[in-house]
Amino acid sequence: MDIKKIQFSYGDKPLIHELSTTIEKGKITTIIGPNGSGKSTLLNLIIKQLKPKEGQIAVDGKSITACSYKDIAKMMAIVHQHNTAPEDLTVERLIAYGRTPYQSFWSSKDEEEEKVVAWALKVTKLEGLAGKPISQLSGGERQRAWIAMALAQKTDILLLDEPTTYLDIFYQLEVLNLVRELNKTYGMTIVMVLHDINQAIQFSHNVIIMKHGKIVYTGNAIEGVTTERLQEVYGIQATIRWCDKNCCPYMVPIAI
Ligand SMILES: Nc1ncnc2c1ncn2[C@@H]1O[C@H](COP(=O)(O)OP(=O)(O)OP(=O)(O)O)[C@@H](O)[C@H]1O
Repeated sequence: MDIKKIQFSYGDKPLIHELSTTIEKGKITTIIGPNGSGKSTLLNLIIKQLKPKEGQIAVDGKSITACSYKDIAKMMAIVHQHNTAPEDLTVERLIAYGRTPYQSFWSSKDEEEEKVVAWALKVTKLEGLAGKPISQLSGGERQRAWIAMALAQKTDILLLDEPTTYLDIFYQLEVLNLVRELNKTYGMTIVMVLHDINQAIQFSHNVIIMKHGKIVYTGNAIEGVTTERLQEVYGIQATIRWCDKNCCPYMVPIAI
Protein backbone atom coordinates (compact mmCIF):
# COMPACT_ATOMS: atom_id res chain seq x y z
CA MET A 1 0.00 0.00 0.00
CA ASP A 2 1.43 3.37 -1.01
CA ILE A 3 0.45 6.50 0.87
CA LYS A 4 1.64 9.64 -0.90
CA LYS A 5 1.71 13.21 0.43
CA ILE A 6 -1.53 12.99 2.40
CA GLN A 7 -2.88 16.18 3.94
CA PHE A 8 -5.90 16.17 6.20
CA SER A 9 -7.70 18.59 8.55
CA TYR A 10 -10.72 18.34 10.81
CA GLY A 11 -12.27 21.73 9.96
CA ASP A 12 -9.62 24.44 9.72
CA LYS A 13 -7.07 22.76 11.97
CA PRO A 14 -4.44 20.89 9.91
CA LEU A 15 -3.60 17.50 11.41
CA ILE A 16 -1.84 15.34 8.81
CA HIS A 17 0.93 17.11 6.89
CA GLU A 18 2.37 15.68 3.67
CA LEU A 19 2.37 12.17 5.08
CA SER A 20 3.97 9.50 2.87
CA THR A 21 4.80 5.88 3.60
CA THR A 22 4.61 2.38 2.19
CA ILE A 23 2.91 -0.45 4.05
CA GLU A 24 4.44 -3.82 3.18
CA LYS A 25 2.11 -6.45 1.82
CA GLY A 26 1.85 -9.63 3.92
CA LYS A 27 3.42 -8.02 7.00
CA ILE A 28 2.21 -6.74 10.36
CA THR A 29 2.67 -2.98 10.67
CA THR A 30 1.87 -1.22 13.92
CA ILE A 31 1.26 2.50 14.24
CA ILE A 32 2.45 3.91 17.55
CA GLY A 33 2.70 7.46 18.89
CA PRO A 34 1.32 9.74 21.59
CA ASN A 35 -2.39 10.45 22.14
CA GLY A 36 -3.77 12.73 19.47
CA SER A 37 -0.89 12.18 17.02
CA GLY A 38 -3.28 11.07 14.26
CA LYS A 39 -3.05 7.26 14.37
CA SER A 40 -6.80 6.54 14.17
CA THR A 41 -7.19 9.31 11.60
CA LEU A 42 -4.58 7.60 9.41
CA LEU A 43 -6.46 4.27 9.63
CA ASN A 44 -9.71 6.03 8.67
CA LEU A 45 -7.99 7.70 5.70
CA ILE A 46 -6.61 4.34 4.55
CA ILE A 47 -10.09 2.81 4.55
CA LYS A 48 -11.64 5.93 2.92
CA GLN A 49 -13.86 6.70 5.90
CA LEU A 50 -12.13 10.07 5.77
CA LYS A 51 -11.03 11.86 2.60
CA PRO A 52 -7.65 13.60 2.40
CA LYS A 53 -7.45 17.21 1.19
CA GLU A 54 -4.42 16.29 -0.88
CA GLY A 55 -2.52 13.13 -1.68
CA GLN A 56 -3.20 9.58 -2.79
CA ILE A 57 -3.55 6.14 -1.23
CA ALA A 58 -3.10 3.17 -3.54
CA VAL A 59 -3.50 -0.56 -2.86
CA ASP A 60 -1.71 -2.84 -5.34
CA GLY A 61 -1.24 0.20 -7.58
CA LYS A 62 -4.96 1.09 -7.60
CA SER A 63 -6.00 4.43 -6.10
CA ILE A 64 -8.72 4.01 -3.45
CA THR A 65 -10.29 7.27 -4.68
CA ALA A 66 -11.40 5.38 -7.78
CA CYS A 67 -12.85 2.45 -5.77
CA SER A 68 -16.47 2.18 -4.62
CA TYR A 69 -17.11 1.63 -0.91
CA LYS A 70 -18.22 -1.91 -1.72
CA ASP A 71 -14.93 -2.60 -3.52
CA ILE A 72 -12.97 -1.17 -0.60
CA ALA A 73 -14.93 -3.40 1.81
CA LYS A 74 -13.75 -6.39 -0.24
CA MET A 75 -10.12 -5.22 -0.01
CA MET A 76 -9.90 -4.04 3.60
CA ALA A 77 -11.76 -4.60 6.86
CA ILE A 78 -11.47 -2.49 10.00
CA VAL A 79 -12.19 -3.12 13.67
CA HIS A 80 -12.62 0.24 15.38
CA GLN A 81 -11.60 1.09 18.92
CA HIS A 82 -15.22 1.39 20.14
CA ASN A 83 -17.87 -0.92 18.75
CA THR A 84 -21.54 -1.22 19.61
CA ALA A 85 -24.14 -3.78 18.66
CA PRO A 86 -27.78 -4.37 19.64
CA GLU A 87 -27.90 -6.23 23.00
CA ASP A 88 -29.58 -9.35 21.65
CA LEU A 89 -27.46 -9.71 18.49
CA THR A 90 -25.77 -13.12 18.54
CA VAL A 91 -22.13 -13.72 17.67
CA GLU A 92 -23.17 -15.61 14.55
CA ARG A 93 -25.43 -12.79 13.29
CA LEU A 94 -22.76 -10.18 14.01
CA ILE A 95 -20.23 -12.14 11.97
CA ALA A 96 -22.74 -12.51 9.13
CA TYR A 97 -22.82 -8.69 8.81
CA GLY A 98 -19.28 -9.02 7.50
CA ARG A 99 -20.79 -10.55 4.34
CA THR A 100 -22.72 -7.34 3.53
CA PRO A 101 -20.35 -6.25 0.69
CA TYR A 102 -21.11 -9.51 -1.11
CA GLN A 103 -24.89 -9.28 -0.83
CA SER A 104 -27.40 -7.62 -3.09
CA PHE A 105 -30.70 -6.11 -1.94
CA TRP A 106 -32.74 -9.25 -2.71
CA SER A 107 -30.18 -11.92 -1.80
CA SER A 108 -30.81 -14.21 1.18
CA LYS A 109 -28.44 -16.27 3.31
CA ASP A 110 -26.54 -18.65 1.05
CA GLU A 111 -24.14 -21.56 1.36
CA GLU A 112 -21.10 -19.31 0.93
CA GLU A 113 -22.23 -17.10 3.85
CA GLU A 114 -22.67 -20.16 6.07
CA LYS A 115 -19.21 -21.44 5.10
CA VAL A 116 -17.48 -18.13 5.73
CA VAL A 117 -19.23 -17.54 9.07
CA ALA A 118 -18.29 -21.08 10.20
CA TRP A 119 -14.68 -20.40 9.14
CA ALA A 120 -14.54 -17.06 11.00
CA LEU A 121 -16.00 -18.70 14.14
CA LYS A 122 -13.36 -21.44 13.94
CA VAL A 123 -10.38 -19.10 13.36
CA THR A 124 -11.38 -16.91 16.31
CA LYS A 125 -12.26 -19.95 18.49
CA LEU A 126 -15.82 -18.76 19.01
CA GLU A 127 -17.62 -21.88 17.77
CA GLY A 128 -19.04 -22.64 21.22
CA LEU A 129 -20.42 -19.11 21.54
CA ALA A 130 -22.09 -18.75 18.13
CA GLY A 131 -25.61 -18.43 19.53
CA LYS A 132 -24.71 -16.20 22.48
CA PRO A 133 -25.69 -12.49 22.50
CA ILE A 134 -22.71 -10.12 22.15
CA SER A 135 -23.77 -8.35 25.37
CA GLN A 136 -23.12 -11.55 27.35
CA LEU A 137 -19.51 -12.02 26.21
CA SER A 138 -16.33 -11.19 28.13
CA GLY A 139 -14.17 -8.35 26.80
CA GLY A 140 -11.76 -10.78 25.11
CA GLU A 141 -14.54 -12.81 23.51
CA ARG A 142 -16.24 -9.63 22.30
CA GLN A 143 -13.05 -8.37 20.68
CA ARG A 144 -12.64 -11.73 18.92
CA ALA A 145 -16.25 -11.51 17.72
CA TRP A 146 -15.60 -8.10 16.10
CA ILE A 147 -12.43 -9.46 14.51
CA ALA A 148 -14.45 -12.46 13.26
CA MET A 149 -16.92 -10.07 11.63
CA ALA A 150 -14.03 -8.31 9.88
CA LEU A 151 -12.65 -11.72 8.79
CA ALA A 152 -16.02 -12.61 7.23
CA GLN A 153 -15.36 -9.74 4.79
CA LYS A 154 -12.64 -12.01 3.36
CA THR A 155 -10.17 -9.21 2.74
CA ASP A 156 -6.40 -9.36 2.30
CA ILE A 157 -5.92 -6.33 4.55
CA LEU A 158 -7.08 -6.03 8.17
CA LEU A 159 -6.96 -2.75 10.11
CA LEU A 160 -7.25 -2.86 13.91
CA ASP A 161 -7.55 0.26 16.05
CA GLU A 162 -6.24 -0.49 19.55
CA PRO A 163 -7.51 -4.09 19.56
CA THR A 164 -6.15 -4.78 23.06
CA THR A 165 -7.52 -1.75 24.92
CA TYR A 166 -9.62 -2.70 27.98
CA LEU A 167 -8.38 -6.31 27.89
CA ASP A 168 -6.37 -7.95 30.67
CA ILE A 169 -2.90 -9.22 29.78
CA PHE A 170 -4.14 -12.76 29.00
CA TYR A 171 -6.73 -11.54 26.49
CA GLN A 172 -4.28 -8.96 25.08
CA LEU A 173 -1.88 -11.80 24.23
CA GLU A 174 -4.73 -13.93 22.93
CA VAL A 175 -5.80 -11.20 20.48
CA LEU A 176 -2.19 -10.50 19.42
CA ASN A 177 -1.54 -14.23 18.89
CA LEU A 178 -4.64 -14.33 16.70
CA VAL A 179 -3.29 -11.36 14.71
CA ARG A 180 0.03 -13.17 14.26
CA GLU A 181 -1.78 -16.34 13.19
CA LEU A 182 -3.89 -14.47 10.62
CA ASN A 183 -0.71 -13.02 9.16
CA LYS A 184 1.22 -16.31 9.15
CA THR A 185 -1.52 -18.70 8.04
CA TYR A 186 -3.50 -16.53 5.62
CA GLY A 187 -0.82 -14.01 4.62
CA MET A 188 -3.04 -11.12 5.69
CA THR A 189 -1.54 -7.65 5.73
CA ILE A 190 -2.28 -6.25 9.18
CA VAL A 191 -2.13 -2.57 10.10
CA MET A 192 -2.91 -1.91 13.74
CA VAL A 193 -2.66 0.83 16.31
CA LEU A 194 -1.21 -0.12 19.70
CA HIS A 195 -0.18 1.91 22.72
CA ASP A 196 1.99 -0.81 24.23
CA ILE A 197 5.43 -0.25 22.69
CA ASN A 198 6.75 -3.64 23.80
CA GLN A 199 3.84 -5.45 22.19
CA ALA A 200 4.40 -3.39 19.05
CA ILE A 201 8.03 -4.59 18.93
CA GLN A 202 7.13 -8.19 19.73
CA PHE A 203 4.20 -8.64 17.35
CA SER A 204 5.08 -6.46 14.35
CA HIS A 205 7.47 -6.65 11.45
CA ASN A 206 7.35 -2.88 10.98
CA VAL A 207 6.30 0.17 12.94
CA ILE A 208 5.12 3.60 11.89
CA ILE A 209 5.91 6.10 14.64
CA MET A 210 3.78 9.26 14.53
CA LYS A 211 3.95 12.60 16.29
CA HIS A 212 1.77 15.67 15.61
CA GLY A 213 0.34 14.19 12.39
CA LYS A 214 3.76 13.38 10.93
CA ILE A 215 5.71 10.17 10.54
CA VAL A 216 8.89 10.23 12.60
CA TYR A 217 9.98 6.71 11.61
CA THR A 218 8.75 3.92 9.40
CA GLY A 219 10.49 0.57 9.04
CA ASN A 220 11.71 -2.44 11.00
CA ALA A 221 10.10 -2.54 14.46
CA ILE A 222 13.20 -3.58 16.42
CA GLU A 223 15.45 -1.01 14.76
CA GLY A 224 12.89 1.79 15.03
CA VAL A 225 12.32 1.89 18.76
CA THR A 226 15.41 3.56 20.22
CA THR A 227 15.93 5.47 23.45
CA GLU A 228 16.52 8.68 21.45
CA ARG A 229 13.29 8.24 19.51
CA LEU A 230 11.27 7.51 22.66
CA GLN A 231 12.62 10.76 24.11
CA GLU A 232 11.84 12.68 20.92
CA VAL A 233 8.32 11.27 20.41
CA TYR A 234 6.98 10.67 23.93
CA GLY A 235 9.34 12.87 25.96
CA ILE A 236 10.35 9.94 28.20
CA GLN A 237 13.62 8.46 29.37
CA ALA A 238 13.78 4.74 28.75
CA THR A 239 16.27 1.96 28.26
CA ILE A 240 16.15 -0.84 25.74
CA ARG A 241 17.06 -4.29 27.07
CA TRP A 242 17.60 -7.68 25.48
CA CYS A 243 16.75 -10.74 27.59
CA ASP A 244 18.49 -13.25 25.32
CA LYS A 245 19.30 -13.81 21.68
CA ASN A 246 16.01 -15.58 20.88
CA CYS A 247 13.81 -12.86 22.22
CA CYS A 248 12.83 -9.34 21.11
CA PRO A 249 14.26 -6.33 22.89
CA TYR A 250 11.95 -4.57 25.29
CA MET A 251 11.89 -1.03 26.56
CA VAL A 252 11.75 -0.05 30.21
CA PRO A 253 10.37 3.44 30.92
CA ILE A 254 12.42 5.22 33.60
CA ALA A 255 11.26 8.81 33.93
CA ILE A 256 9.59 11.73 32.21
N1 LIG B 1 -14.10 13.79 14.33
C1 LIG B 1 -13.20 14.67 14.76
N2 LIG B 1 -13.43 16.00 14.70
C2 LIG B 1 -12.51 16.90 15.12
N3 LIG B 1 -11.31 16.57 15.62
C3 LIG B 1 -11.02 15.27 15.71
C4 LIG B 1 -11.95 14.25 15.30
N4 LIG B 1 -11.37 13.04 15.49
C5 LIG B 1 -10.15 13.28 16.02
N5 LIG B 1 -9.94 14.61 16.16
C6 LIG B 1 -8.72 15.25 16.66
O1 LIG B 1 -7.65 14.89 15.82
C7 LIG B 1 -6.48 14.63 16.59
C8 LIG B 1 -5.95 13.23 16.24
O2 LIG B 1 -6.91 12.27 16.66
P1 LIG B 1 -6.69 10.72 16.45
O3 LIG B 1 -7.84 10.03 17.11
O4 LIG B 1 -6.41 10.43 15.04
O5 LIG B 1 -5.36 10.50 17.29
P2 LIG B 1 -4.74 9.17 17.91
O6 LIG B 1 -3.28 9.25 17.69
O7 LIG B 1 -5.44 7.99 17.36
O8 LIG B 1 -5.10 9.38 19.44
P3 LIG B 1 -5.32 8.32 20.65
O9 LIG B 1 -4.01 7.62 20.87
O10 LIG B 1 -5.65 9.21 21.80
O11 LIG B 1 -6.44 7.40 20.28
C9 LIG B 1 -6.86 14.82 18.05
O12 LIG B 1 -6.44 16.09 18.45
C10 LIG B 1 -8.36 14.71 18.05
O13 LIG B 1 -8.93 15.51 19.05
